Amino acid sequence: MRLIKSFQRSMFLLFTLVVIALSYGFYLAISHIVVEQSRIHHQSVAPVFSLINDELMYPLHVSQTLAHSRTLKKLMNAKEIDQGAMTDFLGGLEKNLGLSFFAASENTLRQYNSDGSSFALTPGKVEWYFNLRTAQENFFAELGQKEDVHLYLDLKVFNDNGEFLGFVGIGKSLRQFWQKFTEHKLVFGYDLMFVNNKNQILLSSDENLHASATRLVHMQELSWYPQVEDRAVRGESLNSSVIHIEKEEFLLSEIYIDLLDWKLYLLSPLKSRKADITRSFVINVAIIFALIVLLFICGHFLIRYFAHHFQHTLHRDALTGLANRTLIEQSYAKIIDAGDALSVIMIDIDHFKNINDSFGHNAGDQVIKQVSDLLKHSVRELDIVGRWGGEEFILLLPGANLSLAQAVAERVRVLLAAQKIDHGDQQISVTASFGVTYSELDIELKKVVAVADKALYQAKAQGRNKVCSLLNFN
Ligand SMILES: Nc1nc2c(ncn2[C@@H]2O[C@H](COP(=O)(O)OP(=O)(O)OP(=O)(O)O)[C@@H](O)[C@H]2O)c(=O)[nH]1
Repeated sequence: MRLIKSFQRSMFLLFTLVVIALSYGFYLAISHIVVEQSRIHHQSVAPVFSLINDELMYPLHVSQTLAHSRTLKKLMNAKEIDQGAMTDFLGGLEKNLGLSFFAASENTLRQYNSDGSSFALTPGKVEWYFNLRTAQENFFAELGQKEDVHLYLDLKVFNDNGEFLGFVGIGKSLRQFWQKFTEHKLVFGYDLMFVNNKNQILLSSDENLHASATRLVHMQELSWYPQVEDRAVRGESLNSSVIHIEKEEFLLSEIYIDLLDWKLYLLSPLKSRKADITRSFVINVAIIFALIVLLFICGHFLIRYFAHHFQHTLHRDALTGLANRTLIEQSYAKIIDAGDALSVIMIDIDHFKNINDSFGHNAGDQVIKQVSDLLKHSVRELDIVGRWGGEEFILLLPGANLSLAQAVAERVRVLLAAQKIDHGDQQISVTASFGVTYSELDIELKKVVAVADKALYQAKAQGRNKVCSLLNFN
């Protein structure tokens, strides 16, 4: 009963372990996939912020600082600009900051560049200056210069009286941007598009979309734009839209650049992302599978262990460890099924009640154990030794004829009678009576036992410590 309970407890424990392991496995798998997803997303988006910062925000902040520089304001406030001083100032900045600067003066209508060059701001020739000076805004990010297109960050400069002195800013060749974007695309695998508030693509990693002096691509011109047009028209963010370009899926991410009023679109091919996530999924499923297999192996061994111990305990007498009636009956059936003849010996300890009464119940148990040990060691491997009940034992001797069985019974009787059983400082003498029978027919065990019992009764009747045999089954 205790074993059944501990088996049930172990099964429950195993079941709980499997459930916990599976739940934990699934939790881990999902966590890994989420982490992997987030990592891929983070890896693709985080570097773009540093790119925006390095390539756009840094020049922009430098220009903003420059527009408020006292030295510059002083130089630009003069009616006649000291070109040497201006070149020194702008050239010094270029040398230190690695950017190309310019100052366009309202007083002299001339543009001074950090490389030392300068040119006149002639109406009709240098259109940007005359277009922007009248505009309301103080900051512009525009493409310009025909031969080698540049992105210009133009900031208005005012003197302390609020009078317009001209523009200062930075000009950066688009080639420089393209080179950076190409490097970025090579590492992170997605395309970049910087789009102004007129939906014009100013900067892009895709060379088909590169701006030139004669051409600026509009978002509307893109083959996939109709797929997101509705959202764009409604003014909704295009972030996380999945679009198809030539049967391939791409994820569109949108980042708004407040200071420039631009949007940056990232176009990531989903194929590689899917491959990454699938790999992570496969690894996690494999781990869970291995875990389940491991648990099943443990469970299998646990069940085998308990089944073995169960069988042993179910079919064994608790006090002596000898075969109990069930096992004796099964063993008898096996012998008969194999077509073997056998001898059966019934053994009953003499005056056992007296032993219990004289020495106590524990001493009685000890005697039973000692007799069972003697029986076990007095027969062959293939013989069956069982406890039939109380102080009564049975021996099944397959293939043994009556005379051999009588000899065995006699040997055991003599050995038992000769041995003294120690109980504390006392010694207990034990004898037993033996009833032997032999059968070579397919007869029920209880009938065979009844005949052996009859022989045993005769041994008792003849004064005990005797071996009697009987063959009559009628
Ligand atoms: N200590 C102990 N006593 C048991 C056990 N099984 C049965 N007995 C006792 O064995 C005694 C058997 O007594 P009886 O059937 O009168 O037989 P006996 O005293 O051996 O007399 P004979 O068989 O006629 O020689 C009873 O008192 C039972 O209570 C056991 O497992 N342990």
